[in-house]
Amino acid sequence: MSDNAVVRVNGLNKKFNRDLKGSFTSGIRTLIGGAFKENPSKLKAGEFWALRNINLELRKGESLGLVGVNGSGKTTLLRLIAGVINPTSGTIETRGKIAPMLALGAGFEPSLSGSQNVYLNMSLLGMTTDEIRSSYDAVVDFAEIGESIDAPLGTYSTGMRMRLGFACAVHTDPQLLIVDEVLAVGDASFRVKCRNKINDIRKGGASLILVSHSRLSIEYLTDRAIYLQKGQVLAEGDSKSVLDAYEADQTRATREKLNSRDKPSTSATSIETGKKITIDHVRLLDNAGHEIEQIFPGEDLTVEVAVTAHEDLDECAFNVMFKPVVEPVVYHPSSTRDELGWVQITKGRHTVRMKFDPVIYLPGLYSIRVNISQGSMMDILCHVEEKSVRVLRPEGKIIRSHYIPPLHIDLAGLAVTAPDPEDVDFEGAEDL
Ligand SMILES: Nc1ncnc2c1ncn2[C@@H]1O[C@H](COP(=O)(O)OP(=O)(O)OP(=O)(O)O)[C@@H](O)[C@H]1O
Repeated sequence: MSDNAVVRVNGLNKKFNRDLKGSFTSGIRTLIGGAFKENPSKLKAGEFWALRNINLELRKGESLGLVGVNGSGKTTLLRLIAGVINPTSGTIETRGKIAPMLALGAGFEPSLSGSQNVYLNMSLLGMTTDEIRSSYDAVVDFAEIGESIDAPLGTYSTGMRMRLGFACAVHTDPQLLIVDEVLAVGDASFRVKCRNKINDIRKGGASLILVSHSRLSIEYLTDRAIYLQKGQVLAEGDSKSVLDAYEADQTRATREKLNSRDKPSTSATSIETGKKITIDHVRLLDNAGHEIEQIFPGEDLTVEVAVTAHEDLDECAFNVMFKPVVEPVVYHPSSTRDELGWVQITKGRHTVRMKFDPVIYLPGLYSIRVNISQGSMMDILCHVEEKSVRVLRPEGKIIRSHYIPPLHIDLAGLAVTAPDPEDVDFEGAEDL
């Protein structure tokens, strides 16, 4: 391992067994090593590769982000580096103390007091009794446990246990922080305290490996990132380009999923009540009438709906639903409620355009549903869900609001310089 390396992973493979019994047996085999002389590169029934041929090196002071969809192997990699589980094959070398923030407080003993658990936990993390004694007050103070520190840990709430676990981990003078996802430790102010503590440790020269589904956390807190897919490294490099690759894949996957569902051109797949009207196509247009797939917040978006009515229809409405791919519906405009009243659709072909002015979404991927309803009970005559639009994040901006109001700020003559991303204050902006 090179002089300033903190972690070096070489040809790492990890297999698991899908069924519980097999998982237990292979766990025992891994623990007792080569006694069974099984071939580690072969998969037996029920086994699968959670990680395949992983190589990485992390140097002192560097921070690495891990991204990938659920089940891609991020946590497994963290647990292997933290030494919680053993690899099937390959090597992991680490240098210095590691503060693993994975299952916080998982190693606590419920029958012992909080205080006794501090000694137990910190000694497992590599601290001597003298070192623990000298940082004990700081740990208890940080965890905000108060007098309960002398009560049995079994009486603590989950939040208290996690706070104590976090406090122990960060007071071990670690050279490497291993942080899994959201630090859902306590309330918002405690989370801010945790994040600031992590930043302090990093400023002291420690390295960081972070798993997060938050683009902001990865982009701003890590120098490099690895994109894992089905246990393999799909992309590696500076965090921004890795995130772009990851998000592009997600967009593609979502679009394919949407397209494989309701095909608007074949009325057979759209939901219809009777055969009164068919949606021929839905297109998303910019102000120049060009078909688009992505916009920036604040830009206009027109949803064009072409229909063929098979008879005259009255009391109709064109409804659009913008649905963030991971959130509930946030915006649900309708020609009836928002503007015009009932629409009379005469038999024949029509192309209706609905322009939303301006689009006020958070950056992210949205699916767009269109339906045509009839009457005050809003019977759905025809329904499609086929389009997705990506709202882009303007370079260098943090956007937390659905509406982006213009900023009027009087700096009273103060000078302005471009911020270093590392100096951006995340307080209250994003959970790590
Ligand atoms: N002890 C285990 N036994 C069997 N399978 C496991 C075990 N631990 C993890 N897995 C499986 O290994 C794969 C990788 O899991 P892992 O938790 O590393 O993914 P992840 O990328 O961290 O996912 P998430 O984003 O949901 O946390 C998953 O299919 C998971 O079900």
